[in-house]
Amino acid sequence: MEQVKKKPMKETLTIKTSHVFPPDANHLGTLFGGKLMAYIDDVASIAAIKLARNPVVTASTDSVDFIKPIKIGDSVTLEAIVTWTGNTSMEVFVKVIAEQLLTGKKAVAALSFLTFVALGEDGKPTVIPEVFPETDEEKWLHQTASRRAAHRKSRKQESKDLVAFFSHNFN
Ligand SMILES: CC(=O)SCCNC(=O)CCNC(=O)[C@H](O)C(C)(C)COP(=O)(O)OP(=O)(O)OC[C@H]1O[C@@H](n2cnc3c(N)ncnc32)[C@H](O)[C@@H]1OP(=O)(O)O
Repeated sequence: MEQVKKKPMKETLTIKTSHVFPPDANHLGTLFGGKLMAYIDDVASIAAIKLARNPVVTASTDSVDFIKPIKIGDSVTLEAIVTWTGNTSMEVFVKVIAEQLLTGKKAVAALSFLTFVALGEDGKPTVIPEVFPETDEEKWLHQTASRRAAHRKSRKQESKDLVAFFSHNFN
C-alpha cells in the first residue's frame, strides 16, 4: 500500500472532555496534576497515532505549563494536534480548557508540548507522513515548531550526558 506523504494537521485533531469529580482532585479540591498529565499523554498519543497509523511511544514531555487550577465540578477539555514532524518523530500540542459548567465561563488551564516516535513492525522508529497547517492557529504552531525542535535537540544531548553520568554505578 502506498504511504500518504502529507496530511492536514486537522486530521490529527483529538478532543477529550471529562467532568472533574472528587477522586480526581488533590487536597485543595482541584484536579490533581498527575491526573491531568495522564489525560495529556493519552489524548496526545491518539493524535500521534492518527498521523502515523502505527503504534507510537512518548519520547519526551517537552513542557507542561499549569496555568489555572481546575475545580471539582468543572469540565476539562483537552485538544491535541500534531504540529510538526521530523523523520520518525512528531511534536504534539495539547491545549487544556476548564469550564465552570454552571456559568459557562472558560479559561485556558494548561498547555503542553510532547514528542512521540512511531514504531514499525520491527519495534524500531519508522518514517511518518508530514503535516501541513491550514488555519492561523495551526500556521503559528507549525511555524514556531522548528525553534522548539532545536531546543529539544540540545536537551536530548544533555539528557544523554545525564544518563551516562548516572549509569556509572551499574557498570
Ligand atoms: C504512549 C506511552 O505511554 S509510551 C511509554 C513511554 N515511552 C517509552 O517507553 C519510550 C522509551 N524510549 C524509547 O523506546 C526510545 O528512546 C525511542 C523509541 C523514543 C527513541 O529510540 P532511539 O533509539 O533513540 O531512536 P533514534 O535515535 O533513531 O531517534 C528516533 C527519533 O526520535 C527522536 N527522539 C529520540 N529521543 C528523543 C527525545 N528524548 N526527545 C525528543 N525526540 C527524541 C529523534 O530525534 C528521532 O527523530 P527523527 O527520526 O524525527 O529525526
